[in-house]
Amino acid sequence: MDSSPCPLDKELSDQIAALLAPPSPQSIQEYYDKLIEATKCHGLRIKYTNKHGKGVYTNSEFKEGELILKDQMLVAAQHSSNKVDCHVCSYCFRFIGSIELQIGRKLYLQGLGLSTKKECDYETFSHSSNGMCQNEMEEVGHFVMNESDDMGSSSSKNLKADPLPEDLLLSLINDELSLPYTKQFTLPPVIACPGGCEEEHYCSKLCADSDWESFHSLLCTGQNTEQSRRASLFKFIEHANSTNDIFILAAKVISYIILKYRKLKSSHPIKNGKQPSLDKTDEFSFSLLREAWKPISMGFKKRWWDCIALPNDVDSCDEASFRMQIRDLAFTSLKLLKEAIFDDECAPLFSLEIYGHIIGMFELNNLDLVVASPVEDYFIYIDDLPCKEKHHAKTVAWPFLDALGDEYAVCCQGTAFFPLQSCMNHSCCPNAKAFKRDEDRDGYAVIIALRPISIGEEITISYIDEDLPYDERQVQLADYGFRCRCPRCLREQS
Ligand SMILES: C[S@@+](CC[C@H](N)C(=O)[O-])C[C@H]1O[C@@H](n2cnc3c(N)ncnc32)[C@H](O)[C@@H]1O
Repeated sequence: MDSSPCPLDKELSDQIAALLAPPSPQSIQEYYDKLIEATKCHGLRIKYTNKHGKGVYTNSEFKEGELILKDQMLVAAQHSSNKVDCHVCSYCFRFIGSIELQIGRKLYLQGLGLSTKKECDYETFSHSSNGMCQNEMEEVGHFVMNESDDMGSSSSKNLKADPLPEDLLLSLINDELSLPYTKQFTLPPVIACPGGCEEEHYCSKLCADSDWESFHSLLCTGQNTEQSRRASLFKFIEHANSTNDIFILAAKVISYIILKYRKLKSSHPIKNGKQPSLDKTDEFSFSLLREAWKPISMGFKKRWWDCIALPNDVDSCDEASFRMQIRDLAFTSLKLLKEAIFDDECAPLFSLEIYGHIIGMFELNNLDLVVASPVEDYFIYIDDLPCKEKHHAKTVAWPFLDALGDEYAVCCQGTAFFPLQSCMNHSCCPNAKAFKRDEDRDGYAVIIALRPISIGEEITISYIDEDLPYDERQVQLADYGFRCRCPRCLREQS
């Protein structure tokens, strides 16, 4: 591949190499011991081995079906294409407002022509789903419509009724019209973004403040942001939404590191009575940047354009030009982000090399973010009411179900990097899996034991559909850069 088009890659090559150097086994151990202590996951520990790098091991026994881990994301984003369907907290991804708001807002936005796309932009240049899945809704007893489940609405026949009048939808949104039995499904109130943007909403002041301090204060397009920065941010977001919304996640990571760097710097005692130099080559400043970067340094990563799977429709003789296209796309996005939030003291973060590695880290580690919809629960509840109550409730609620059609139950979808779950290695005969239970109504990753697990065993999950035959499994795992040699694969290889 040609040499990098980004001047910072050359100019700051030493600092970039220092940031991308693999952490020592000792610093890995210290970092994860602290993280496990802070998150109180005492049944687990992270161990580094020469065989597969980091892995998650047990300190206690787990029974079949038992919860092994609830992991809070380091960074996550809802897919832009999902934002019409689901109004969720931008920090913890709980549904917010009310059932009326969820239904009214979705139908109103659809009426404005904002479509509900099934395929998300995110997949434009990505693995089939770019990440392991945790959305096995059918298995947790969620309602899946089929003919025998006919609730007497046109939605069960994959039809959508005529649009409802706009003023009716506005009365739902504005809390002037209540649907029957929605009190059983109260949701947290909608809290506005402290910077005044229309994009982000929260379930609590705590989530609003946490998001502001960790990510959003640099990425907010609200009135409080200076005009030229706002314009640049809009350009960056527009580019991400029209190409690949993984760039939004990368921007969140960069914002997180800059904000953490500034916090470290302001809390650091003044050395010898004077502030450390602001020079970007200054060793002290760089040591703080390395500290801020630490959580990202722990994630397994390669450059995005080197590790992205070649799509089926790209011929292998076009592979080099495909990878070059991906690199150019990332560079366009990076230039737009740089216009918006560049910080001279954190300049290495704006090199293409670092940007490519951050996105590559998502490619190899991310888990799908999935949160089930309370709107689905609501309609199931009505359908399960005794005959008399049901008749009355359906008269009011069913026109909305008809208008929603078969998209009435769309869940919140996005992608997230989880610090502990991302240390789990793959097996085609795993002992655990990512699995959202009925009570898991936020963006945490949930890992459940598939069978009894004894002390000292490694926790493994499957990155792919493990029901596939041997050869197909190996093809899919090649996208993650390895050939599986788990006991099942060793048995099945011919
Ligand atoms: C999500 S990370 C898992 C944690 C990783 N071991 C680390 O050190 O950060 C995924 C990467 O781990 C490695 N890996 C996971 N499972 C493996 C396996 N069964 N055999 C070989 N390598 C594996 C591959 O390099 C893969 O791309």
